[in-house]
Amino acid sequence: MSDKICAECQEPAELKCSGCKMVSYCSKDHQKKHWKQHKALCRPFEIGETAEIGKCLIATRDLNPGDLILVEQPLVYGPTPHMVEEGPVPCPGCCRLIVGEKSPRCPNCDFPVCDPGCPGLCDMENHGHECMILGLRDISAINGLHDFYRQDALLALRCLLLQKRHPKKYAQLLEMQSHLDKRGSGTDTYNDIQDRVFNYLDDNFFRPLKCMEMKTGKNILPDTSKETIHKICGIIDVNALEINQDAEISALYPTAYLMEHNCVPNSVHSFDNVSQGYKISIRAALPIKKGEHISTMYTHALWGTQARREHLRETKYFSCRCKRCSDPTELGTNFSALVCMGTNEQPCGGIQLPLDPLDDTTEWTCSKCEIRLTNNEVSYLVNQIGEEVDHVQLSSPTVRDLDAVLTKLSTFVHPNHYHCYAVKHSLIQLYGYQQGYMPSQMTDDTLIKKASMCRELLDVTKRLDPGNSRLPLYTGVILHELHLVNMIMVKRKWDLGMKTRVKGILAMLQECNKCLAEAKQVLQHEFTTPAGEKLNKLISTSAQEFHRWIERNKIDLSKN
Ligand SMILES: C[S@@+](CC[C@H](N)C(=O)[O-])C[C@H]1O[C@@H](n2cnc3c(N)ncnc32)[C@H](O)[C@@H]1O
Repeated sequence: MSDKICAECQEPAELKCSGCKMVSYCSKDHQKKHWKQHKALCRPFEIGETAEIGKCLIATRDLNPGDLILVEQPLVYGPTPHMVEEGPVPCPGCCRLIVGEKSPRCPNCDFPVCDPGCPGLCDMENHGHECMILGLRDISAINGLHDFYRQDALLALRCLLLQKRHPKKYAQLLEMQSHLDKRGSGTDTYNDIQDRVFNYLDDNFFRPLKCMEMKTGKNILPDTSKETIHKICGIIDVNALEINQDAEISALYPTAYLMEHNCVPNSVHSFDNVSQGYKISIRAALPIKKGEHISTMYTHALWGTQARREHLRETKYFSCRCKRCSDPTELGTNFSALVCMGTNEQPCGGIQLPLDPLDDTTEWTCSKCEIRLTNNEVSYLVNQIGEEVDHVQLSSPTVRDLDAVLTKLSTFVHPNHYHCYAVKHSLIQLYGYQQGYMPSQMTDDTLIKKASMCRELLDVTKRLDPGNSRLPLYTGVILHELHLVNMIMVKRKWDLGMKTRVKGILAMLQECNKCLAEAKQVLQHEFTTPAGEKLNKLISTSAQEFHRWIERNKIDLSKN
Protein backbone atom coordinates (compact mmCIF):
# COMPACT_ATOMS: atom_id res chain seq x y z
CA MET A 1 0.00 0.00 0.00
CA SER A 2 1.37 3.42 -0.95
CA ASP A 3 2.15 5.60 2.04
CA LYS A 4 0.27 8.49 0.44
CA ILE A 5 -3.07 6.69 0.26
CA CYS A 6 -5.46 6.38 3.19
CA ALA A 7 -5.62 2.74 4.28
CA GLU A 8 -9.33 3.15 5.07
CA CYS A 9 -10.74 5.05 2.06
CA GLN A 10 -7.88 4.98 -0.49
CA GLU A 11 -8.01 8.80 -0.78
CA PRO A 12 -4.82 10.93 -0.59
CA ALA A 13 -3.39 10.89 2.94
CA GLU A 14 -1.05 13.07 4.99
CA LEU A 15 -1.09 11.38 8.43
CA LYS A 16 1.02 8.35 9.29
CA CYS A 17 0.51 5.67 11.92
CA SER A 18 2.82 6.85 14.71
CA GLY A 19 3.47 3.24 15.77
CA CYS A 20 4.96 1.69 12.66
CA LYS A 21 5.09 4.74 10.36
CA MET A 22 4.21 2.35 7.55
CA VAL A 23 0.53 3.12 6.93
CA SER A 24 -1.11 6.46 6.08
CA TYR A 25 -4.50 8.00 6.78
CA CYS A 26 -6.47 10.98 5.53
CA SER A 27 -7.85 11.71 9.00
CA LYS A 28 -7.71 10.68 12.67
CA ASP A 29 -11.20 9.33 12.22
CA HIS A 30 -10.15 6.90 9.50
CA GLN A 31 -7.10 5.88 11.48
CA LYS A 32 -9.37 4.96 14.39
CA LYS A 33 -11.70 3.06 12.07
CA HIS A 34 -8.83 1.12 10.51
CA TRP A 35 -7.15 0.25 13.84
CA LYS A 36 -8.96 -3.05 14.34
CA GLN A 37 -7.50 -4.28 11.07
CA HIS A 38 -4.11 -2.62 11.38
CA LYS A 39 -3.47 -3.58 15.02
CA ALA A 40 -2.20 -7.05 14.17
CA LEU A 41 0.30 -5.70 11.60
CA CYS A 42 1.41 -2.50 13.28
CA ARG A 43 4.87 -2.69 14.74
CA PRO A 44 4.61 -1.16 18.19
CA PHE A 45 8.25 -0.07 18.34
CA GLU A 46 10.85 2.09 16.71
CA ILE A 47 14.57 1.57 16.43
CA GLY A 48 16.48 3.86 18.76
CA GLU A 49 20.12 4.16 19.77
CA THR A 50 21.92 4.95 23.02
CA ALA A 51 25.62 5.40 23.71
CA GLU A 52 25.67 2.50 26.18
CA ILE A 53 23.61 -0.11 24.34
CA GLY A 54 23.87 0.82 20.68
CA LYS A 55 20.75 0.20 18.61
CA CYS A 56 17.67 -0.98 20.47
CA LEU A 57 13.89 -1.34 20.19
CA ILE A 58 11.72 1.28 21.91
CA ALA A 59 7.98 0.81 22.43
CA THR A 60 5.87 3.39 20.59
CA ARG A 61 2.73 2.60 22.56
CA ASP A 62 1.79 0.96 25.84
CA LEU A 63 1.81 -2.83 25.58
CA ASN A 64 0.09 -5.41 27.74
CA PRO A 65 1.40 -8.93 28.42
CA GLY A 66 0.59 -11.10 25.41
CA ASP A 67 0.54 -8.23 22.88
CA LEU A 68 2.35 -9.14 19.69
CA ILE A 69 5.47 -7.06 19.07
CA LEU A 70 7.06 -8.62 16.01
CA VAL A 71 6.84 -11.63 13.71
CA GLU A 72 9.58 -12.27 11.18
CA GLN A 73 11.54 -14.90 9.27
CA PRO A 74 15.28 -15.39 9.87
CA LEU A 75 17.87 -14.09 7.43
CA VAL A 76 19.72 -17.37 7.85
CA TYR A 77 19.78 -20.37 10.17
CA GLY A 78 21.98 -23.42 10.69
CA PRO A 79 23.58 -25.74 13.25
CA THR A 80 24.49 -23.93 16.46
CA PRO A 81 28.23 -23.30 16.13
CA HIS A 82 29.32 -25.52 19.03
CA MET A 83 32.61 -27.26 18.48
CA VAL A 84 31.98 -31.00 18.76
CA GLU A 85 34.97 -33.21 19.53
CA GLU A 86 33.16 -36.43 20.24
CA GLY A 87 29.64 -37.81 20.38
CA PRO A 88 26.59 -36.92 18.30
CA VAL A 89 26.70 -34.24 15.60
CA PRO A 90 23.90 -32.26 13.94
CA CYS A 91 22.58 -33.42 10.58
CA PRO A 92 23.23 -30.50 8.20
CA GLY A 93 19.73 -30.95 6.74
CA CYS A 94 17.63 -30.75 9.92
CA CYS A 95 20.20 -30.19 12.73
CA ARG A 96 18.86 -33.19 14.67
CA LEU A 97 21.64 -34.98 16.51
CA ILE A 98 22.98 -38.13 14.86
CA VAL A 99 25.87 -40.51 15.50
CA GLY A 100 28.26 -39.46 12.75
CA GLU A 101 30.18 -42.72 12.56
CA LYS A 102 27.06 -44.78 11.95
CA SER A 103 25.05 -42.35 9.85
CA PRO A 104 24.37 -42.40 6.14
CA ARG A 105 26.11 -39.70 4.10
CA CYS A 106 24.88 -36.82 1.99
CA PRO A 107 25.00 -38.16 -1.59
CA ASN A 108 26.80 -35.03 -2.81
CA CYS A 109 29.12 -33.70 -0.09
CA ASP A 110 29.47 -36.84 2.03
CA PHE A 111 28.65 -35.09 5.35
CA PRO A 112 26.96 -37.46 7.85
CA VAL A 113 23.18 -36.97 7.68
CA CYS A 114 20.11 -38.39 9.43
CA ASP A 115 18.80 -39.80 6.17
CA PRO A 116 19.80 -39.16 2.54
CA GLY A 117 16.15 -38.20 1.99
CA CYS A 118 16.18 -35.49 4.74
CA PRO A 119 14.24 -32.59 3.14
CA GLY A 120 16.73 -29.96 4.33
CA LEU A 121 19.54 -31.51 2.30
CA CYS A 122 18.32 -30.20 -1.05
CA ASP A 123 16.53 -27.11 0.27
CA MET A 124 18.51 -24.16 -1.12
CA GLU A 125 17.79 -22.09 2.02
CA ASN A 126 19.15 -24.91 4.11
CA HIS A 127 21.93 -27.41 3.25
CA GLY A 128 21.24 -27.38 -0.51
CA HIS A 129 23.36 -24.35 -1.31
CA GLU A 130 26.37 -25.04 0.92
CA CYS A 131 26.38 -28.67 -0.25
CA MET A 132 27.71 -27.57 -3.64
CA ILE A 133 30.73 -25.99 -1.95
CA LEU A 134 31.21 -28.81 0.58
CA GLY A 135 31.17 -31.30 -2.28
CA LEU A 136 34.30 -29.75 -3.81
CA ARG A 137 36.64 -31.31 -1.26
CA ASP A 138 38.82 -34.27 -2.06
CA ILE A 139 37.26 -36.80 0.31
CA SER A 140 40.10 -39.28 0.16
CA ALA A 141 41.86 -37.51 3.01
CA ILE A 142 39.63 -38.47 5.97
CA ASN A 143 41.29 -38.16 9.38
CA GLY A 144 39.18 -38.06 12.52
CA LEU A 145 35.48 -37.78 11.72
CA HIS A 146 34.92 -34.77 13.97
CA ASP A 147 37.83 -32.95 12.43
CA PHE A 148 36.81 -33.74 8.92
CA TYR A 149 33.13 -32.83 9.15
CA ARG A 150 32.88 -29.61 11.09
CA GLN A 151 29.22 -28.71 11.42
CA ASP A 152 30.21 -25.78 13.65
CA ALA A 153 31.53 -23.94 10.58
CA LEU A 154 28.35 -24.35 8.53
CA LEU A 155 26.40 -21.35 9.84
CA ALA A 156 29.29 -19.02 8.93
CA LEU A 157 29.38 -20.61 5.46
CA ARG A 158 25.61 -20.11 5.09
CA CYS A 159 26.05 -16.44 6.00
CA LEU A 160 28.79 -16.06 3.36
CA LEU A 161 26.59 -17.71 0.78
CA LEU A 162 23.97 -14.98 1.18
CA GLN A 163 26.24 -12.53 -0.66
CA LYS A 164 25.32 -13.72 -4.15
CA ARG A 165 21.95 -15.36 -3.56
CA HIS A 166 20.40 -12.77 -1.18
CA PRO A 167 22.53 -9.61 -1.34
CA LYS A 168 19.98 -7.54 0.61
CA LYS A 169 19.95 -10.05 3.44
CA TYR A 170 23.74 -10.16 3.35
CA ALA A 171 23.92 -6.38 3.66
CA GLN A 172 21.48 -6.50 6.63
CA LEU A 173 23.60 -9.16 8.27
CA LEU A 174 26.83 -7.20 7.88
CA GLU A 175 25.17 -4.23 9.62
CA MET A 176 25.02 -6.21 12.86
CA GLN A 177 27.40 -5.65 15.77
CA SER A 178 30.39 -8.02 15.66
CA HIS A 179 32.54 -6.57 18.48
CA LEU A 180 35.59 -7.28 16.30
CA ASP A 181 37.54 -4.73 18.33
CA LYS A 182 37.35 -7.10 21.31
CA ARG A 183 38.01 -10.28 19.34
CA GLY A 184 41.04 -9.12 17.41
CA SER A 185 44.25 -10.89 16.44
CA GLY A 186 46.01 -12.38 19.46
CA THR A 187 42.85 -13.04 21.47
CA ASP A 188 41.74 -16.62 22.25
CA THR A 189 38.52 -16.03 20.33
CA TYR A 190 40.46 -14.91 17.25
CA ASN A 191 42.72 -17.95 17.34
CA ASP A 192 39.76 -20.26 17.80
CA ILE A 193 37.83 -18.79 14.84
CA GLN A 194 40.96 -18.73 12.71
CA ASP A 195 41.53 -22.43 13.26
CA ARG A 196 38.03 -23.80 13.61
CA VAL A 197 36.27 -21.81 10.91
CA PHE A 198 38.59 -19.88 8.60
CA ASN A 199 41.36 -22.45 8.09
CA TYR A 200 38.86 -25.28 7.87
CA LEU A 201 36.72 -23.60 5.20
CA ASP A 202 39.66 -22.10 3.34
CA ASP A 203 41.88 -25.20 3.19
CA ASN A 204 39.14 -27.65 2.36
CA PHE A 205 36.58 -25.81 0.30
CA PHE A 206 37.52 -22.29 -0.77
CA ARG A 207 40.76 -23.35 -2.47
CA PRO A 208 39.06 -25.88 -4.77
CA LEU A 209 36.27 -23.33 -5.22
CA LYS A 210 38.73 -20.66 -6.39
CA CYS A 211 40.25 -23.16 -8.88
CA MET A 212 36.79 -23.92 -10.17
CA GLU A 213 35.92 -20.24 -10.40
CA MET A 214 39.09 -19.61 -12.41
CA LYS A 215 38.37 -22.48 -14.79
CA THR A 216 34.73 -21.61 -15.37
CA GLY A 217 35.05 -17.83 -15.13
CA LYS A 218 32.08 -17.83 -12.73
CA ASN A 219 32.30 -15.90 -9.48
CA ILE A 220 30.32 -18.01 -7.03
CA LEU A 221 31.49 -16.63 -3.71
CA PRO A 222 33.20 -13.24 -4.17
CA ASP A 223 34.32 -12.60 -0.59
CA THR A 224 35.87 -15.42 1.44
CA SER A 225 38.44 -13.23 3.17
CA LYS A 226 39.74 -13.83 6.66
CA GLU A 227 38.43 -10.41 7.79
CA THR A 228 34.90 -11.13 6.57
CA ILE A 229 34.83 -14.57 8.16
CA HIS A 230 35.97 -13.19 11.52
CA LYS A 231 33.33 -10.48 11.26
CA ILE A 232 30.62 -13.00 10.44
CA CYS A 233 31.62 -15.23 13.35
CA GLY A 234 31.47 -12.20 15.66
CA ILE A 235 28.01 -11.36 14.28
CA ILE A 236 26.82 -14.92 14.91
CA ASP A 237 28.21 -15.02 18.47
CA VAL A 238 26.74 -11.66 19.42
CA ASN A 239 23.39 -11.74 17.64
CA ALA A 240 22.22 -15.26 16.85
CA LEU A 241 19.25 -16.64 18.75
CA GLU A 242 19.24 -20.30 19.71
CA ILE A 243 16.24 -22.37 18.71
CA ASN A 244 16.28 -25.45 20.89
CA GLN A 245 13.43 -27.53 19.58
CA ASP A 246 14.36 -31.11 18.77
CA ALA A 247 17.60 -29.86 17.24
CA GLU A 248 20.25 -27.28 18.07
CA ILE A 249 19.75 -24.46 15.61
CA SER A 250 20.93 -20.86 15.64
CA ALA A 251 19.35 -18.14 13.55
CA LEU A 252 19.91 -14.47 12.75
CA TYR A 253 16.79 -12.29 12.49
CA PRO A 254 16.68 -8.93 10.70
CA THR A 255 15.02 -6.95 13.53
CA ALA A 256 14.69 -9.26 16.55
CA TYR A 257 18.46 -9.09 17.10
CA LEU A 258 18.02 -5.47 18.19
CA MET A 259 16.37 -6.48 21.46
CA GLU A 260 18.70 -5.56 24.29
CA HIS A 261 19.49 -7.74 27.25
CA ASN A 262 17.84 -7.45 30.64
CA CYS A 263 17.97 -10.08 33.42
CA VAL A 264 14.26 -9.37 33.93
CA PRO A 265 13.19 -9.31 30.29
CA ASN A 266 9.89 -7.73 29.34
CA SER A 267 9.35 -9.80 26.19
CA VAL A 268 9.01 -13.46 25.40
CA HIS A 269 9.72 -15.10 22.05
CA SER A 270 8.85 -18.40 20.48
CA PHE A 271 9.83 -20.02 17.22
CA ASP A 272 7.74 -21.85 14.67
CA ASN A 273 9.21 -25.09 13.44
CA VAL A 274 11.18 -25.79 10.28
CA SER A 275 8.07 -26.04 8.08
CA GLN A 276 7.43 -22.34 8.88
CA GLY A 277 11.11 -21.51 8.31
CA TYR A 278 11.72 -20.90 12.05
CA LYS A 279 9.61 -17.74 12.09
CA ILE A 280 10.00 -15.87 15.40
CA SER A 281 7.09 -14.28 17.30
CA ILE A 282 7.89 -11.78 20.02
CA ARG A 283 5.26 -10.76 22.57
CA ALA A 284 5.17 -8.52 25.59
CA ALA A 285 5.73 -10.59 28.74
CA LEU A 286 5.22 -7.69 31.15
CA PRO A 287 3.39 -4.40 30.77
CA ILE A 288 5.65 -2.16 28.63
CA LYS A 289 5.08 1.58 28.65
CA LYS A 290 5.50 3.74 25.57
CA GLY A 291 9.16 4.84 25.48
CA GLU A 292 10.46 1.79 27.37
CA HIS A 293 13.02 -0.47 25.74
CA ILE A 294 12.00 -3.97 24.62
CA SER A 295 14.31 -6.54 26.17
CA THR A 296 15.13 -10.21 26.15
CA MET A 297 17.62 -12.27 28.15
CA TYR A 298 20.94 -13.37 26.66
CA THR A 299 22.01 -15.51 29.63
CA HIS A 300 20.70 -18.01 32.15
CA ALA A 301 17.96 -16.88 34.54
CA LEU A 302 18.93 -19.54 37.10
CA TRP A 303 22.52 -18.43 37.46
CA GLY A 304 23.59 -16.05 40.20
CA THR A 305 24.53 -12.44 39.42
CA GLN A 306 28.27 -13.08 39.27
CA ALA A 307 27.95 -15.93 36.77
CA ARG A 308 25.43 -14.08 34.59
CA ARG A 309 27.52 -10.93 34.43
CA GLU A 310 30.68 -12.86 33.65
CA HIS A 311 28.93 -14.80 30.89
CA LEU A 312 27.58 -11.58 29.34
CA ARG A 313 30.99 -9.91 29.51
CA GLU A 314 32.71 -12.85 27.86
CA THR A 315 30.17 -13.63 25.16
CA LYS A 316 28.36 -10.32 24.51
CA TYR A 317 31.05 -7.86 25.60
CA PHE A 318 29.12 -5.68 28.06
CA SER A 319 28.57 -5.41 31.80
CA CYS A 320 24.94 -5.79 32.77
CA ARG A 321 23.60 -3.16 35.18
CA CYS A 322 19.95 -4.19 35.23
CA LYS A 323 17.65 -4.11 38.25
CA ARG A 324 18.40 -7.71 39.21
CA CYS A 325 22.17 -7.35 38.80
CA SER A 326 22.21 -4.12 40.84
CA ASP A 327 20.26 -5.63 43.75
CA PRO A 328 22.40 -7.65 46.23
CA THR A 329 19.32 -9.74 47.10
CA GLU A 330 18.40 -10.36 43.41
CA LEU A 331 14.85 -9.05 43.70
CA GLY A 332 14.39 -10.21 47.26
CA THR A 333 15.17 -13.84 46.48
CA ASN A 334 18.67 -14.07 48.05
CA PHE A 335 19.54 -16.25 45.08
CA SER A 336 23.30 -15.82 45.65
CA ALA A 337 23.27 -15.32 49.42
CA LEU A 338 25.49 -17.32 51.77
CA VAL A 339 24.86 -18.22 55.39
CA CYS A 340 27.25 -16.27 57.60
CA MET A 341 29.51 -18.67 59.46
CA GLY A 342 30.02 -16.10 62.23
CA THR A 343 33.03 -16.20 64.48
CA ASN A 344 34.48 -19.15 66.37
CA GLU A 345 32.44 -21.51 64.21
CA GLN A 346 29.31 -20.11 65.82
CA PRO A 347 26.89 -19.05 63.03
CA CYS A 348 25.42 -15.65 63.81
CA GLY A 349 22.14 -16.26 61.97
CA GLY A 350 22.87 -13.57 59.37
CA ILE A 351 23.35 -13.87 55.62
CA GLN A 352 26.26 -12.73 53.50
CA LEU A 353 25.47 -10.54 50.48
CA PRO A 354 27.71 -8.62 48.07
CA LEU A 355 28.25 -5.01 49.10
CA ASP A 356 28.14 -3.86 45.47
CA PRO A 357 27.12 -6.61 43.04
CA LEU A 358 28.18 -4.43 40.08
CA ASP A 359 31.76 -4.42 41.37
CA ASP A 360 33.51 -7.64 40.41
CA THR A 361 35.87 -7.35 43.35
CA THR A 362 33.17 -6.52 45.86
CA GLU A 363 33.36 -7.53 49.49
CA TRP A 364 30.53 -9.55 51.00
CA THR A 365 29.05 -8.39 54.28
CA CYS A 366 26.89 -10.05 56.90
CA SER A 367 23.41 -8.79 57.74
CA LYS A 368 24.09 -9.38 61.46
CA CYS A 369 27.77 -9.42 62.39
CA GLU A 370 31.01 -7.75 61.35
CA ILE A 371 32.34 -10.64 59.28
CA ARG A 372 33.35 -9.73 55.73
CA LEU A 373 34.40 -12.06 52.94
CA THR A 374 36.37 -11.29 49.82
CA ASN A 375 34.80 -12.03 46.47
CA ASN A 376 37.49 -14.63 45.81
CA GLU A 377 36.61 -16.48 48.99
CA VAL A 378 32.95 -16.51 48.04
CA SER A 379 33.67 -17.65 44.45
CA TYR A 380 35.88 -20.45 45.71
CA LEU A 381 33.27 -21.72 48.15
CA VAL A 382 30.38 -21.47 45.69
CA ASN A 383 32.38 -23.23 42.96
CA GLN A 384 33.31 -26.05 45.31
CA ILE A 385 29.68 -26.47 46.31
CA GLY A 386 28.64 -26.30 42.66
CA GLU A 387 31.00 -29.13 41.72
CA GLU A 388 29.57 -31.31 44.47
CA VAL A 389 25.98 -30.54 43.51
CA ASP A 390 26.69 -31.24 39.81
CA HIS A 391 28.36 -34.51 40.69
CA VAL A 392 25.33 -35.71 42.64
CA GLN A 393 22.82 -34.38 40.09
CA LEU A 394 24.58 -36.24 37.28
CA SER A 395 24.67 -39.58 39.06
CA SER A 396 20.91 -40.43 38.94
CA PRO A 397 20.45 -39.44 42.58
CA THR A 398 17.86 -40.86 44.95
CA VAL A 399 15.64 -38.74 47.16
CA ARG A 400 17.99 -39.52 50.03
CA ASP A 401 21.05 -38.36 48.05
CA LEU A 402 19.42 -35.06 47.24
CA ASP A 403 18.05 -34.61 50.74
CA ALA A 404 21.57 -35.14 52.07
CA VAL A 405 22.99 -32.55 49.65
CA LEU A 406 20.31 -30.08 50.66
CA THR A 407 21.09 -30.56 54.35
CA LYS A 408 24.77 -29.99 53.64
CA LEU A 409 24.04 -26.91 51.53
CA SER A 410 21.98 -25.37 54.32
CA THR A 411 25.16 -24.89 56.36
CA PHE A 412 26.71 -22.71 53.69
CA VAL A 413 24.10 -21.06 51.52
CA HIS A 414 20.68 -19.43 51.84
CA PRO A 415 17.74 -21.84 51.28
CA ASN A 416 16.91 -19.89 48.09
CA HIS A 417 20.47 -19.99 46.76
CA TYR A 418 20.65 -21.15 43.15
CA HIS A 419 22.38 -24.39 44.14
CA CYS A 420 19.50 -25.14 46.55
CA TYR A 421 16.99 -24.14 43.90
CA ALA A 422 18.42 -26.69 41.46
CA VAL A 423 18.43 -29.48 44.06
CA LYS A 424 14.89 -28.69 45.24
CA HIS A 425 13.61 -28.58 41.66
CA SER A 426 15.01 -32.08 41.12
CA LEU A 427 13.66 -33.28 44.46
CA ILE A 428 10.06 -32.27 43.78
CA GLN A 429 10.26 -34.43 40.66
CA LEU A 430 11.47 -37.45 42.66
CA TYR A 431 9.02 -37.30 45.58
CA GLY A 432 6.04 -39.29 44.36
CA TYR A 433 7.93 -41.13 41.63
CA GLN A 434 10.77 -43.04 43.27
CA GLN A 435 10.50 -46.39 45.04
CA GLY A 436 10.04 -45.72 48.73
CA TYR A 437 8.51 -42.34 47.90
CA MET A 438 5.58 -43.42 45.73
CA PRO A 439 2.34 -41.52 46.51
CA SER A 440 1.04 -44.22 48.86
CA GLN A 441 4.44 -44.53 50.56
CA MET A 442 5.05 -40.88 51.42
CA THR A 443 4.38 -39.86 55.01
CA ASP A 444 2.18 -36.83 55.70
CA ASP A 445 5.33 -34.95 56.74
CA THR A 446 7.03 -35.71 53.42
CA LEU A 447 3.94 -34.52 51.56
CA ILE A 448 3.94 -31.29 53.53
CA LYS A 449 7.67 -30.92 52.88
CA LYS A 450 7.21 -31.36 49.13
CA ALA A 451 4.31 -28.87 49.06
CA SER A 452 6.30 -26.21 50.89
CA MET A 453 9.31 -26.81 48.65
CA CYS A 454 7.04 -26.24 45.63
CA ARG A 455 5.69 -23.02 47.14
CA GLU A 456 9.21 -21.74 47.92
CA LEU A 457 10.37 -22.54 44.39
CA LEU A 458 7.32 -20.88 42.91
CA ASP A 459 7.92 -17.72 44.89
CA VAL A 460 11.56 -17.49 43.74
CA THR A 461 10.71 -18.32 40.12
CA LYS A 462 7.99 -15.67 39.96
CA ARG A 463 10.27 -13.01 41.39
CA LEU A 464 13.08 -13.83 38.97
CA ASP A 465 10.89 -14.22 35.92
CA PRO A 466 7.70 -12.25 36.52
CA GLY A 467 6.77 -12.34 32.83
CA ASN A 468 7.31 -16.12 32.46
CA SER A 469 9.67 -15.25 29.74
CA ARG A 470 12.54 -17.60 30.53
CA LEU A 471 11.36 -20.18 33.01
CA PRO A 472 7.94 -21.39 31.83
CA LEU A 473 8.97 -25.04 31.93
CA TYR A 474 10.37 -24.73 35.45
CA THR A 475 7.24 -22.92 36.58
CA GLY A 476 4.97 -25.41 34.81
CA VAL A 477 6.67 -28.36 36.54
CA ILE A 478 6.45 -26.71 39.97
CA LEU A 479 2.76 -25.85 39.53
CA HIS A 480 1.95 -29.36 38.36
CA GLU A 481 3.83 -30.99 41.24
CA LEU A 482 2.16 -28.69 43.78
CA HIS A 483 -1.24 -29.71 42.43
CA LEU A 484 -0.25 -33.41 42.59
CA VAL A 485 0.98 -33.31 46.16
CA ASN A 486 -2.08 -31.34 47.28
CA MET A 487 -4.33 -33.93 45.67
CA ILE A 488 -2.60 -36.78 47.51
CA MET A 489 -3.12 -34.96 50.80
CA VAL A 490 -6.74 -34.14 49.97
CA LYS A 491 -7.55 -37.73 48.94
CA ARG A 492 -6.03 -39.09 52.15
CA LYS A 493 -8.23 -36.82 54.23
CA TRP A 494 -11.21 -37.46 51.97
CA ASP A 495 -10.94 -41.20 52.49
CA LEU A 496 -11.01 -40.58 56.23
CA GLY A 497 -14.32 -38.77 55.78
CA MET A 498 -12.97 -35.24 56.25
CA LYS A 499 -14.76 -33.74 53.28
CA THR A 500 -14.87 -30.08 52.32
CA ARG A 501 -16.35 -29.21 55.72
CA VAL A 502 -12.73 -29.10 56.74
CA LYS A 503 -11.53 -25.67 55.61
CA GLY A 504 -8.00 -26.77 54.72
CA ILE A 505 -9.28 -29.26 52.18
CA LEU A 506 -11.20 -26.72 50.17
CA ALA A 507 -8.22 -24.35 50.24
CA MET A 508 -5.95 -27.12 48.90
CA LEU A 509 -8.40 -27.93 46.11
CA GLN A 510 -8.63 -24.27 45.22
CA GLU A 511 -4.85 -24.12 45.09
CA CYS A 512 -4.83 -27.18 42.77
CA ASN A 513 -7.32 -25.49 40.49
CA LYS A 514 -5.24 -22.30 40.43
CA CYS A 515 -2.01 -24.23 39.79
CA LEU A 516 -3.46 -26.11 36.81
CA ALA A 517 -4.97 -22.99 35.26
CA GLU A 518 -1.74 -21.05 35.80
CA ALA A 519 0.40 -23.87 34.39
CA LYS A 520 -1.69 -23.91 31.23
CA GLN A 521 -1.31 -20.17 30.87
CA VAL A 522 2.43 -20.20 31.58
CA LEU A 523 3.01 -22.89 28.95
CA GLN A 524 0.82 -21.39 26.25
CA HIS A 525 3.75 -20.69 23.90
CA GLU A 526 5.66 -23.89 24.65
CA PHE A 527 4.19 -26.18 22.04
CA THR A 528 7.16 -26.27 19.67
CA THR A 529 9.67 -27.82 22.08
CA PRO A 530 9.39 -31.55 22.89
CA ALA A 531 9.62 -30.85 26.64
CA GLY A 532 6.97 -28.14 26.43
CA GLU A 533 4.66 -30.30 24.36
CA LYS A 534 4.99 -33.18 26.83
CA LEU A 535 4.35 -30.99 29.85
CA ASN A 536 1.38 -29.33 28.19
CA LYS A 537 -0.17 -32.76 27.53
CA LEU A 538 0.48 -33.89 31.09
CA ILE A 539 -1.11 -30.77 32.51
CA SER A 540 -4.22 -31.03 30.36
CA THR A 541 -4.64 -34.72 31.38
CA SER A 542 -4.23 -33.75 35.05
CA ALA A 543 -6.71 -30.89 34.64
CA GLN A 544 -9.30 -33.25 33.13
CA GLU A 545 -8.82 -35.75 35.95
CA PHE A 546 -9.02 -33.01 38.56
CA HIS A 547 -12.25 -31.55 37.19
CA ARG A 548 -13.81 -35.01 36.87
CA TRP A 549 -13.00 -35.64 40.54
CA ILE A 550 -14.42 -32.27 41.56
CA GLU A 551 -17.64 -32.94 39.63
CA ARG A 552 -17.97 -36.48 40.93
CA ASN A 553 -17.71 -35.21 44.47
CA LYS A 554 -19.97 -32.21 43.78
CA ILE A 555 -17.50 -29.66 45.14
CA ASP A 556 -18.05 -25.95 44.74
CA LEU A 557 -14.60 -24.43 44.27
CA SER A 558 -15.92 -20.89 44.38
CA LYS A 559 -16.94 -21.19 48.06
CA ASN A 560 -15.04 -19.12 50.60
C1 LIG B 1 22.28 -8.61 19.88
S1 LIG B 1 23.13 -7.14 19.92
C2 LIG B 1 21.86 -5.98 20.14
C3 LIG B 1 21.94 -4.86 19.13
C4 LIG B 1 23.05 -3.90 19.37
N1 LIG B 1 22.74 -2.99 20.46
C5 LIG B 1 23.42 -3.10 18.12
O1 LIG B 1 23.58 -1.89 18.19
O2 LIG B 1 23.58 -3.74 17.07
C6 LIG B 1 23.95 -7.29 21.44
C7 LIG B 1 24.86 -6.18 21.80
O3 LIG B 1 24.13 -5.03 22.21
C8 LIG B 1 24.72 -4.42 23.34
N2 LIG B 1 23.81 -4.58 24.49
C9 LIG B 1 22.68 -5.33 24.54
N3 LIG B 1 22.08 -5.23 25.75
C10 LIG B 1 22.86 -4.42 26.49
C11 LIG B 1 22.77 -3.95 27.83
N4 LIG B 1 21.78 -4.29 28.64
N5 LIG B 1 23.75 -3.12 28.26
C12 LIG B 1 24.77 -2.77 27.46
N6 LIG B 1 24.92 -3.19 26.18
C13 LIG B 1 23.97 -4.01 25.70
C14 LIG B 1 26.02 -5.15 23.57
O4 LIG B 1 27.01 -4.49 22.86
C15 LIG B 1 25.74 -6.50 22.96
O5 LIG B 1 26.90 -7.18 22.56
